[in-house]
Amino acid sequence: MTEQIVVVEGDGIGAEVVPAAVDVLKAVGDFEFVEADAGDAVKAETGEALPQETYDAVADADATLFGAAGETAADVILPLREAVDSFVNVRPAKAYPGVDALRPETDLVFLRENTEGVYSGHEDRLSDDLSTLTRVVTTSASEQLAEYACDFVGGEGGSFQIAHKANVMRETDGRFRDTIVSVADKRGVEVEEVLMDAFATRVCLDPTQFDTIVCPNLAGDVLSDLAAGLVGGLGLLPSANIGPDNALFEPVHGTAPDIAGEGIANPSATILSAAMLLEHLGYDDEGAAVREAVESTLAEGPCTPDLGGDAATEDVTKAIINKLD
Ligand SMILES: NC(=O)C1=CN([C@@H]2O[C@H](COP(=O)(O)OP(=O)(O)OC[C@H]3O[C@@H](n4cnc5c(N)ncnc54)[C@H](O)[C@@H]3O)[C@@H](O)[C@H]2O)C=CC1
Ligand SMILES: CC(C)CC(=O)C(=O)O
Repeated sequence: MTEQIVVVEGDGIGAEVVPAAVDVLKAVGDFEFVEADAGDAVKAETGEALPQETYDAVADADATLFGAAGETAADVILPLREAVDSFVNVRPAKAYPGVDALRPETDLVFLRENTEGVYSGHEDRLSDDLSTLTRVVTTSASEQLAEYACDFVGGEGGSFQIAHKANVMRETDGRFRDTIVSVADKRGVEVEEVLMDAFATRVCLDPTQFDTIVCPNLAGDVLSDLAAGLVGGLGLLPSANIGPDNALFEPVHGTAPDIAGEGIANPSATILSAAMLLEHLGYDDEGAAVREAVESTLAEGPCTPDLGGDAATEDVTKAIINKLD
């Protein structure tokens, strides 16, 4: 069976890094690619940022590769995460040999709750002076994340950290923390609790104190971007939005309007997202080969300007594909 991969480039550098990752996928497998539109440009043309056909295509696909959306990002990526019933956003943040990093010893994976918290969409303007946001935390979503986290660290005998702020948000982060600790306890997995503000300082000073960090939605978004700063920038961080039967893969970065259209975006984050997609579909050898090709290209060059080089997106992509031949 040929798997169907939906490809949504989106806006800005999405249109540069996603084709690069598709070329890499074509080099290692035989997939059916279905292109779908979303983002600012589609909204300008049609009035809606996320056409129903795109939502349906993503919901029905074997997997999706997404780039980034601009001002409409929340109208696009949040519903698409729901389209794949994603309960976790897996965000590895790793320093690579050859890349100038603030903390070269960094090797972390953030497991971010993916549909709740303050990204639940329940925001209201109640008066000229008052706006509110409802923070949603359910036991069921926290349990799903906790079970995934326990599996991720190898089950009984494993360990992970949880970054929360249950000392202030006693009900919502309290429920999140209590549920995760309770599931981990039943599974024989050790949990170290860290207040998320303290985590931000500690991870900068010594990232080796942490390995797998379970976070509420917004905290996972912010702390993984912080970790990008430790390893050499947003051009390096991939992610996987995992659901029970479907998944969507995307770089952590956005549309990078400051460099969009110049052909110099770092494709590594999106190509590493494609490696996660391959592994998700069961192509473990191909996923590992792509990851190794990216790693050795980062070590040997060429590299894009964000990493101090002068290569184009296309040059880096070609170098990665050459290593796969
Ligand atoms: N998932 C999504 O679709 C996301 C969309 N956005 C959207 O993207 C737009 C820009 O947001 P920003 O805050 O500027 O974040 P951004 O991630 O687009 O850019 C931040 C900085 O990182 C650099 N950068 C990011 N990816 C890079 C890459 N692959 N290669 C080289 N440099 C890279 C950019 O040049 C910029 O200096 C906004 O409209 C925002 O809403 C932001 C984050 C996620
Ligand atoms: C709505 C998104 C743009 C927020 C974000 O940066 C993310 O969730 O990855």
